[in-house]
Amino acid sequence: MALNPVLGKLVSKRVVLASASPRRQEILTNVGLRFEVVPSWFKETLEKSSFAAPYEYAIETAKQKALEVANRMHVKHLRTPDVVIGADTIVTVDEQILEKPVDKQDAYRMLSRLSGKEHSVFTGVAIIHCSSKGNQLETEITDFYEETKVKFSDLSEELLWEYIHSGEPMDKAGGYGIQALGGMLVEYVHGDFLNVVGFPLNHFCKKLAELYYPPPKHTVQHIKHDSIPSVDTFENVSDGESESSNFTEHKGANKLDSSGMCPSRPVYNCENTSSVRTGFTVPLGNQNGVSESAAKLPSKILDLMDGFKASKALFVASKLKMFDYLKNKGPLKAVDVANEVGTSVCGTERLLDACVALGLLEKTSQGYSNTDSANIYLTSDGEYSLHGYIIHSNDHLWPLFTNLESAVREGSRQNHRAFGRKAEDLFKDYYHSQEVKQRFMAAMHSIAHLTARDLATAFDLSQFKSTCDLGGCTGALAHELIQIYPNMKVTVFDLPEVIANISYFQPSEQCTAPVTFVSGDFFKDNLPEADLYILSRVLHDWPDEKIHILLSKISAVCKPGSALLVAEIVLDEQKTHPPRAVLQSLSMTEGKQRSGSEYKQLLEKYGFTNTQFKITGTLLDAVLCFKKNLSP
Ligand SMILES: O=c1[nH]cc([C@@H]2O[C@H](COP(=O)(O)OP(=O)(O)OP(=O)(O)O)[C@@H](O)[C@H]2O)c(=O)[nH]1
Repeated sequence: MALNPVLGKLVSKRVVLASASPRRQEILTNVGLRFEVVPSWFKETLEKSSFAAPYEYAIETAKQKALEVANRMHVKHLRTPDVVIGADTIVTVDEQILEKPVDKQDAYRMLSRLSGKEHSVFTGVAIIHCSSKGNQLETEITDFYEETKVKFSDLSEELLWEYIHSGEPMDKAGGYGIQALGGMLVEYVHGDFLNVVGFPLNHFCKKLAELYYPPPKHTVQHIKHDSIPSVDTFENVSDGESESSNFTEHKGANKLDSSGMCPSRPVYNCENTSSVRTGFTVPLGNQNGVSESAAKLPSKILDLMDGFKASKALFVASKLKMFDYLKNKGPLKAVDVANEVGTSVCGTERLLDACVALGLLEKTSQGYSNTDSANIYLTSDGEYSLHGYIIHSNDHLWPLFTNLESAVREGSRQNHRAFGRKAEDLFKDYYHSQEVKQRFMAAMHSIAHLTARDLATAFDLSQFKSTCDLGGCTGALAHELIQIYPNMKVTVFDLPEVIANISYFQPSEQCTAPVTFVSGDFFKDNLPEADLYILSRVLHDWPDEKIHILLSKISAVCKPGSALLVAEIVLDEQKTHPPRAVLQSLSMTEGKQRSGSEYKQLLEKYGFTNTQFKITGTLLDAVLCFKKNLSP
């Protein structure tokens, strides 16, 4: 995404937020960062008077918070994180540092000091890059601070006490939450609002950009330093290459950033013979003679009109394993790719160029090569390979969606039209055809592996000693759970036909306790005992009768206090967002996507209460609920 491109650099790293602050978690989650939360145990007791300036105190505290977590995770032989982020927010007024109030009286003391005055809010941030050399933790620390000025109105004693009794001030620096009721006390804010809330997101992104895209020597004057650069801007700039011809569009146009997202529209700023992008948007018309009105074209609609061509280009390039060849042998010319794959040269060249246009490949004078994202997501052995799901989309979903019109007219699945067989018969193929079974499992594995970290860390699951992932297929989530909770015993329960084919998908090095695989049918057989059951991408696929059988069985084996973790895309209450879920519904399975309140209601029906939601903003959301204690 063009707005938060530098965060894409963290996508393949294990990122830990060393903070218990729900606001910091929310700010970072909202921009799509994938991270685990490990609150720091560092006590905020540094001697304030030993610091020359208040921000130095905030930075040092942030650093100590992050270091404590990095050391603890390293010592505990959890996988050492790649990046640990710590933060500390303080308020200063009249040269005094205010932190979180210890009690209501303290909150009153703070707020009455702030009344009618301007004060400063400083957040110190530490970004620690960790590595493990031998048994030693090595760290590289980057830190910074941000200051925001806030002015309070004159506040009466009565209003202050009313605010304090709301309970809001207690866990907040300076005793107020600007994002909630505390916002009513504020006359003005000068600077970054999110800095006051607890995390200076803009400055953080700039720091990451500095770290991951250090500006090269010759091109710096073209970059607008106070804007967050797009990945393309900095990748292009840091290539340090001047193109030899006077072309207006850089060859890396529309390249995927490493989060796999594509900047919405490439923007270029040409000077002399070099092609250097600025960090801000210039209408296309200003650059290449296209009239201003072109910019007003309904670009979203045009994109949708072409969307199917783009999908199919991705599917075919994946199916022909072009990304695999390019990873191993690239850069390659079209003719070499055609020879490897056994395709026509002209057709291959067109497809490769289309992949460049879509940001999946790069093209230079040496030939075509993969982008970082293609290596990670599109090759069949990539770290977070989606290859299996892409092939499933091509071979299974594409034919179904080709018959969408009939599906909508008839309100039913179109397997008979797409595959010449009824859905039930088709399902039997999974049992009989090894190829189809492997394809389906590869597709499930792709998504499970990609989402495993988010799901495993969506809630603190350390209280559960035994977990059973029902329909857990290849065990991708199970392996992640054991990495994160080394004391947890995890069982995957799935059909015998599935369990018989898992070996290909197991991690090459087993550095944790093994996952146990148990064969069975969760609609018919006894379920293994566990404190926590998981249903990931199961409920949306089945009709109500089947769900009734499954949830009744889980409820019956769950002891009070045991829990059920459901992983699905949770719809908003209007049931129109997010689009992924709504579009998925169009395949007209007998199951359905549900909103948060629908999941809550469904789970309550089977004795699960205290339902908590974690909307991850990524591929799957998490819903955790607990089996009700028996009434006395
Ligand atoms: O307007 C707002 N101002 C401040 C906050 C919240 O206040 C706290 C600041 O405390 P600290 O930096 O020590 O962070 P903790 O919450 O203790 O978490 P750590 O585990 O990171 O130490 C912070 O939560 C801000 O979000 C606010 O919400 N609004």
